[in-house]
Amino acid sequence: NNNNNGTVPTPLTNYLDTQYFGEISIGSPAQMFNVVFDTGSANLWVPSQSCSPFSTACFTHNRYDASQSWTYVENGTGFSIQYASGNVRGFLSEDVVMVGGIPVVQVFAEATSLSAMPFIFAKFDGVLGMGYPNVAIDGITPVFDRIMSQHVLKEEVFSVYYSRDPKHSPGGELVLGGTDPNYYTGNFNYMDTREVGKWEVIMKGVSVGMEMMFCAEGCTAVIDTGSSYITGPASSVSGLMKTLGAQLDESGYKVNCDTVKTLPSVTFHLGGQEYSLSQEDYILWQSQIEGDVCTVTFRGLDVPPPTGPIWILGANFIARYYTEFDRRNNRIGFATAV
Ligand SMILES: COCCCC[C@@](O)(c1ccccc1-c1ccccc1)[C@@H]1CCCN(C(=O)[C@H]2C[C@@H](N)[C@@H](O)C2)C1
Repeated sequence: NNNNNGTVPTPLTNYLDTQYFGEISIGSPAQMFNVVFDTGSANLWVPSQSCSPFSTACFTHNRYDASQSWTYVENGTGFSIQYASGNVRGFLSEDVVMVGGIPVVQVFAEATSLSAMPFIFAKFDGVLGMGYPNVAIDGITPVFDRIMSQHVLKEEVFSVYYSRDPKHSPGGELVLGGTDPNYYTGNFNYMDTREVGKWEVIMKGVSVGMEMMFCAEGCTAVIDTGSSYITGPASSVSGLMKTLGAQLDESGYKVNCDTVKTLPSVTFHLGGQEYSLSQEDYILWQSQIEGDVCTVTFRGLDVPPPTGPIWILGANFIARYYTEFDRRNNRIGFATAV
């Protein structure tokens, strides 16, 4: 819907509080795809009609068929992207991409091979990177940059709301060009990005309860809409988990659900403000047949220097703090989500 106030909303789906994605179309006539809007990367890819029959993850998702689109332009340059876990390989194509009703002629990747892990668990088809151009593979101009150059947005910002329980509707909302006051209260607190070109800020510490326990000398925090959890250096996270009495098993850190209400808040010191997560923000409570399972939504992840060591604040942080990504001023704003 091209409402004329220069802000464009896209409703998001929330799958189990761990996967948030929204619908875009590619091609003429429109071929629909669900994509994660990911501030931690800057390329658009979707599965390709020509993906290999051995790629199970490709076959269980919507696939782009260039032969059915009269606005398709061939490119053919190779493409590959590596995530913390999982990789995607394919080739570049160009076609009309519609995001929130805004059309852009976009170079994107047709994925011909998707690693089974983790993409067989993906409820979405592809990824639409909302990062800066300098992190885009093959030097491709990202979608949001193509939209900004059309001068249709009220402000050169985008904002993200992630709901906290899957039954809530909508599961979330991406706004291009502004913010949605329906999903936050109070004022925004802004902080400059650590360097122009990455959606990351300088963090001044991580406290557990009242005690500053990590990052006391300062560290980097990536604000990442494409991450399900919060990650930190493995040694810090294991120290944090010990404080919480959490045990690591094959699918993450678990606590006894009976102890959840006694757990301390975890506070992130960003831009002169303290952003606390209480136990209901960072515990994923799943009622299963063999009893309730309480997972702590923090993961250890050691990112090698020079990028790391870093903390990544993902969906469970954004669900508590409505986030505005400001490309005009290279800053990030947080407000309390409703
Ligand atoms: C909020 O919604 C998040 C979507 C889920 C992300 C994710 O949990 C996932 C789960 C199941 C299937 C696929 C993917 C997934 C995999 C790759 C890209 C996008 C989604 C990712 C699992 C691997 C680690 N991780 C990232 O590196 C992420 C980090 C991020 N910046 C991306 O670039 C890759 C998160």
